[in-house]
Amino acid sequence: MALYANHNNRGDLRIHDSLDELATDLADYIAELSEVYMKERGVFAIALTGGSLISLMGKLCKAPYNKTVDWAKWYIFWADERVVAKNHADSNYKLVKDGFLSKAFITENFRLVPVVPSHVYSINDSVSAEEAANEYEFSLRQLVKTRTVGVSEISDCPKFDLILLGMGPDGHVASLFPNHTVLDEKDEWVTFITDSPKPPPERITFTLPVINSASNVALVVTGGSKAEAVHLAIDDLGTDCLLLPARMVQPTNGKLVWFLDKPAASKLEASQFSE
Ligand SMILES: O=C(O)[C@H](O)[C@@H](O)[C@H](O)[C@H](O)COP(=O)(O)O
Repeated sequence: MALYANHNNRGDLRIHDSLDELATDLADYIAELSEVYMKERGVFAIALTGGSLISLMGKLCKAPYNKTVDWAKWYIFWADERVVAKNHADSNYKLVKDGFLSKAFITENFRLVPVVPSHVYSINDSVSAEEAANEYEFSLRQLVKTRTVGVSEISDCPKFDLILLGMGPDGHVASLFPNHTVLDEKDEWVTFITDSPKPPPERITFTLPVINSASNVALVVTGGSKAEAVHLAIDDLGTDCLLLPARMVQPTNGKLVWFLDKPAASKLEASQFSE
C-alpha cells in the first residue's frame, strides 16, 4: 500500500512498496494530467529527462492508457539532453524513443500509442552544446507565442503542463548539478554545460526558472542510493541543504509531487505519513 503525505512546501509525497505499484501510480498521474490539460488548453506539453524515469513510465504504452490517452495532442520536450548523436547510447532522446516513442509514433500501419512525430522536440545533435541550447530555446519561444506551451503569469517563462524529473544520488535534477554555476542562471530558458560531473560532459538543460514555472513538476526517485539526497531535499533541515538542486525545485504557482519507493524514502522523517 502506498503512503501519502504533504510535506509543507516540499510537495506531495507518494511512497510505494514496489516499483510496479509506483509505475502504475505514475501512469495514472500522467494520464490524469493529460486529460485535464487537453480539456483546458487542447494540448498537453510534457518535458522528460533521462534515467530510470523512462522505464517507469512504460505502463503508459499499455492498456488502458494506450487507448484512453489522447496522444495526438501530446507535445514532448526534454528538460535535459546529452549533446550526443540521437542514435548514441547516451542520448536521452534515444532512451525515450526506444522505451516509449517507438511504441507511440503514428506510422502508416502501426498505431499503438500515436504521438505525432512533429510534436516531439529533440535537440539538434549536429551542433555545439551552446548552439543546441540556443536553438532549443528559440523553438520553445515560438511554441510559447502560439501557446502550444503555456506562459507563466508572473514572468515570460514557458509554463509546461508537466515536467518529469529524476534525481541523482548527489541531488542533481535535469543537468543542474550541485555547486555548478548553471544553478544561478536566471535569464536563459535553456542553457548548456560542458563539464557535467556525470558523463557525458556536454549537456543542455532547462534552467531553474523554467522548471519552477511549470504547472506540475514530478520527481521520480527510486533506490537506497538516493535516500540521503531525498532527506536533504524534503525534510526541514535549516539552511544547510538549500542549495541542493532538488531542493531548489519549488514551483512558484505549480504543484510538486514526489514519487518514491521505500528505499529512496528510508531516511525521511517518518512522523508525517498516513496510509
Ligand atoms: O541526463 C541525465 O543524466 C538524466 O536526465 C539525469 O538527470 C537523471 O534523471 C538522474 O541522474 C536520475 O537518473 P536515474 O533515475 O537513472 O538514477
